[in-house]
Amino acid sequence: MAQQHQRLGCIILAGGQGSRLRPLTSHCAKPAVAFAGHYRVIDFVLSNCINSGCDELWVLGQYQVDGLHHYLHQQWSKHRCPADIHIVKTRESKLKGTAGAVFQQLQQFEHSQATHLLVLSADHVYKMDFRQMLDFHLEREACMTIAAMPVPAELAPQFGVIAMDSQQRVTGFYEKPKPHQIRHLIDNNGMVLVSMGNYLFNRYCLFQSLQQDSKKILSRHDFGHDIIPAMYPKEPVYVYDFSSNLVPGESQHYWRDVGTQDAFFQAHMDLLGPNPAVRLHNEHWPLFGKEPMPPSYFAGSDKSSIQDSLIGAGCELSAASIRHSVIGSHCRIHQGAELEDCVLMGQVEVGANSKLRNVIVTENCRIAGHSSIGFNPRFDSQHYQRLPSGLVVVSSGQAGISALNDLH
Ligand SMILES: Nc1ncnc2c1ncn2[C@@H]1O[C@H](COP(=O)(O)OP(=O)(O)O[C@H]2O[C@H](CO)[C@@H](O)[C@H](O)[C@H]2O)[C@@H](O)[C@H]1O
Repeated sequence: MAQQHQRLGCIILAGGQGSRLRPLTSHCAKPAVAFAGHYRVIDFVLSNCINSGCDELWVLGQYQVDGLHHYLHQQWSKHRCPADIHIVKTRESKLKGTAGAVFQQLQQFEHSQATHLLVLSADHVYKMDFRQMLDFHLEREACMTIAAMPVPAELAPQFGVIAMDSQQRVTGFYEKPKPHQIRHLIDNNGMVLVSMGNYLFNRYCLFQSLQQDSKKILSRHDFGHDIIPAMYPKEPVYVYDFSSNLVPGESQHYWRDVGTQDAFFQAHMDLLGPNPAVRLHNEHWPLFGKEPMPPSYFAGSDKSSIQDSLIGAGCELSAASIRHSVIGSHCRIHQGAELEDCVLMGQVEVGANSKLRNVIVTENCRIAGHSSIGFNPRFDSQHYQRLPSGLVVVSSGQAGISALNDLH
């Protein structure tokens, strides 16, 4: 079937509360959390949609939706965004799950001209050309196609695990399975195939399955728990192999759900190094973010040193030592401060002679001079949030940490 007759609409699920990311999500929705200094997490999926030539876009928000709305309205204004973008607030209702959220908006989608609808999560860091997924879907005459990739079997309980036949047609689906349920699906490398939470539907198939699901009393109204298991035994549901997707200018396939603090931190570390797994600069597949900001200033001193790091716009750094870190925009780092393996999320001030290692600092924090964070597990656990992985998360209101707004 020729793709020129098809119109692609994208429904972006941006309503998760992000409780596993707190305190990063205390004041904003998970998709609006700052990422890599200059961006918000939702910029990845939106950039993929724009670069893939999607015709219409709906963002379904629920939690802290005003901030998300403000960001999208300001930064994704019409001249930047060739597709029509609609921001919709889903209501608290009996139909709580992801499928319930889409079902609530069916009337909006009925007015659209889209022949195919993508349902996408807003909190994943990746680059993907959805037109190639549509080609695959059309070739197989699928009703639904699920994007998938292999992950180590021990991570399977966080995902929907897929069984498929030699034609890539789905033959089994286990949402957040117990280990014994998927033992037979572990390959020789100890991997299982999991859903990335990106689904492509024929318009009619999506509408029909959501309508049927809405009438089921015992349904959780969730794509993974209910829609896929009900659909694959009756309809042609196929698996799209993410590793077959070729994004111009990219040589690696990277995808990460940044729904936990450890995953969020690791995704930042993956931005660093001579050949990073995630590249922010790719003119062939641009990542759109905020409008340009003023340049950063590095005060002259032979004691300054910056290695393997990304420094956001509008920062002021004086005689500080920064190694393997991501510094968000408008940060001030004072004389003698030393940072290693850190993520400063934006508008952070680090006082003179402070030492930070393996730390996320949330937006708008001021760290007092001579602080030492990330070196003494007992002290860190008493004063900050310290995760089992050793990562320390610092937010305003903790000992020695004030909000910048309180000072000005
Ligand atoms: N009411 C609502 N309104 C709008 N948006 C909402 C919403 N509730 C949740 N969302 C958003 O929907 C997306 C999916 O969220 P879920 O938390 O339900 O799925 P999860 O990520 O656990 O698993 C899913 O994604 C993983 C991959 O990460 C798959 O393996 C698995 O099968 C699949 O269920 C997220 O972007 C979330 O923010």
